[in-house]
Amino acid sequence: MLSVADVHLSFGGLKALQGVSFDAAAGEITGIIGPNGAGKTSLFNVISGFYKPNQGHILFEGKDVSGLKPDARAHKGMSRTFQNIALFRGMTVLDNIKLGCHTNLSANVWSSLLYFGSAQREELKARKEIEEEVIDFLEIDHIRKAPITALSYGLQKRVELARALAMRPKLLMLDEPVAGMNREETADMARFILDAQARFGTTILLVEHDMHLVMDICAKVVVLNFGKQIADGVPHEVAHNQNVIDAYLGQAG
Ligand SMILES: Nc1ncnc2c1ncn2[C@@H]1O[C@H](COP(=O)(O)OP(=O)(O)OP(=O)(O)O)[C@@H](O)[C@H]1O
Repeated sequence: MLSVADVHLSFGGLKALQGVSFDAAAGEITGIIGPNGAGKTSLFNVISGFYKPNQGHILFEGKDVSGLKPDARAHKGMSRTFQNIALFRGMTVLDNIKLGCHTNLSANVWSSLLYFGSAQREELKARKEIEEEVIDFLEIDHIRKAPITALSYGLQKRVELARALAMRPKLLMLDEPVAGMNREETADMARFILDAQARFGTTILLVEHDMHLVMDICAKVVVLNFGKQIADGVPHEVAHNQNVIDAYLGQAG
């Protein structure tokens, strides 16, 4: 589904990514972990097209998407959330979700303006169905008219997931979906991520510091440290890998 092939990225003299290569299998959850500053968010930015790598390629469904801008990748089915919530704060929950649907269903604003008559009605109906399905799925019906600013942090993260799912992504990239959440919110989010995978067959890429969550829900884990890929494999293998243990101990000390 997704192949990251020998990706290198530098910021001036700082090598943020040095030869990262892995595959994320269709329908599976792949975790990306590593100590602070390891390069996880930079890698997400390269995969989603916000950063251009100095070297290497991103293949999505067998095609090289390295030359595509973020919105073109989104239209191909690659959708992401951000470490710091990136919702439109002045708008309601429903309006934010509608924006996700828009990305999914029409190529751009101009093409949607060209719709008329039945084509437009079809599109509006399809959008409405997706909106309602996502709202129902994420159990946010009671807050659909609430402005984002009125919501708790945990609920804002859930709405961000709703907006990403409204794009009907084939690949969903979640950047620290449970950061700052309490235990109950974390457990809810874990359930929603697993349900999204099961119900929509979504392939998921997860950057997360919460090691319990990663070990619980990922089929495969890729570990970065100082921009280098130091391990990848099933969670149990990775957790016992000496390089990984050393990297995390190094961070603690
Ligand atoms: N836009 C940028 N300009 C310059 N340096 C950057 C930029 N973005 C990231 N870096 C640097 O690249 C390295 C990797 O950062 P990145 O944010 O990708 O790590 P991370 O693993 O996501 O960290 P964290 O877990 O703390 O979020 C760090 O040394 C960081 O300071």
